[in-house]
Amino acid sequence: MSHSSEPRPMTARRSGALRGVATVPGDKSISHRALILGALSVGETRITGLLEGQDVLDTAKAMAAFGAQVERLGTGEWSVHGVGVGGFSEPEGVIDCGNSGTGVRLIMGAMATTPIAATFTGDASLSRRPMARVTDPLALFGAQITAREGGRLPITIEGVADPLPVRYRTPVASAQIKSAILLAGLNVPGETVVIESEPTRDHSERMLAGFGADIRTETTADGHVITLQGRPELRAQPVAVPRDPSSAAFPVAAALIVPGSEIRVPGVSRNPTRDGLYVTLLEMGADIAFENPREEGGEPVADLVVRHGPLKGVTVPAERAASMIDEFPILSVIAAFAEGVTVMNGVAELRVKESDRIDAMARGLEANGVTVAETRDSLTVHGRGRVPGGGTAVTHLDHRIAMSFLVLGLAAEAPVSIDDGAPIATSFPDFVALMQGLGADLG
Ligand SMILES: O=C(O)C1=C[C@@H](OP(=O)(O)O)[C@@H](O)[C@H](O)C1
Ligand SMILES: C=C(OP(=O)(O)O)C(=O)O
Repeated sequence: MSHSSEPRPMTARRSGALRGVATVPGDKSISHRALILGALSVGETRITGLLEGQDVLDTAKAMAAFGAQVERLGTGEWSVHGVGVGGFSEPEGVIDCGNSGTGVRLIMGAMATTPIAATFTGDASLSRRPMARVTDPLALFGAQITAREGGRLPITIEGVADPLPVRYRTPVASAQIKSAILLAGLNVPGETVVIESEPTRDHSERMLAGFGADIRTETTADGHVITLQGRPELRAQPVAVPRDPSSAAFPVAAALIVPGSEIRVPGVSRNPTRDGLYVTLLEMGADIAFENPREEGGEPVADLVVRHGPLKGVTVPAERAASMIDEFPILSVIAAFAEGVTVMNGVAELRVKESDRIDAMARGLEANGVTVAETRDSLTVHGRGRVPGGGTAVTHLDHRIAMSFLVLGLAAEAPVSIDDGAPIATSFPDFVALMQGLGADLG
């Protein structure tokens, strides 16, 4: 579904201490992968804790269009009867991935080595995002690609019947590129190899191993080398989706900046490839405890206890960027309430997300009285411990920009507005209710 809904202007106001339990939704990355691997397996995959955000619902619909039997059994509880590796059938209509980069890029990979054709579209935001980073390696397998100018959607892929194995070094740190290649490699005889200079989120590797694929990762002088043996029989598995650290970041940030707050956020994934924000917050002096560390659904998780307190500016090294790539918008809000300068390095990829997130955050922070500086691949925020507020941020169909500015408004001196909160439903449909439940004044 593309975003045809009307823009929804929203406002957040200075709030009293936030208290309570913030039960955030299932991890978006893992939810997409559970549906896709379920669809490529033999047997029934039962998923619990699936994120029912629009991005993931679009992937569920796409898996049904490729021939899997996908059924919602209850809240977050889904069943997927897969068709097996190489078993996708040609979809009748266009595959509309809405706002989701993960959805479209992973699904293009998953079908490119099966001899069927499919056309992919998305909303205005997704249609601006670069796709050649995925279609170029898919062409190396032998798939035929037709894209709009600049390698943009809509894209038609004619999958290849006799694919060649591929060894590919990713040009930018991207789990979506890596995952698209690995999913394509499933239906290829021999080894598919992806080499990345910086490790990126490893949910695909973990889940492929869990479904029975032969996949190994080595750290060599050449980088991080992932090798997949093609044509495995993937066996359906139960998947318990852990809670999303990227969604948890919003109530965590709110508790850190609203005086007197103390909240608990249970069962959040602490996968080291996703943990960069939490590492950074501890360096800033944040009061966060990680209680009951345990394993759930093949991922390390913990219960977070977060308390308001003073924060100081820090420099975030470029090597950490991949492990917190979706958290820079909310980190820049937290940084505005810290004392001192926060520099975020190596963040050029933010310019090709749902919006140009460096530009969107810089303009919105300026509109609310915060001093910022940007380069092509860095963002600097001058923290003064307080934020005047009173401005309106333009969100450009970007859920994380929308949520970040609403959190800003909870501790700013004057209310903060956003032009459109509708895209929040792509990743965190219950965001407003959850935040109001903690005592936040927003809506
Ligand atoms: O693989 C994934 O699930 C994701 C990878 C990241 O994108 P890139 O691979 O483009 O960095 C991230 O920004 C996105 O939200 C989810
Ligand atoms: C970048 C994001 O998602 P995607 O690339 O899947 O659209 C995100 O959720 O912040």
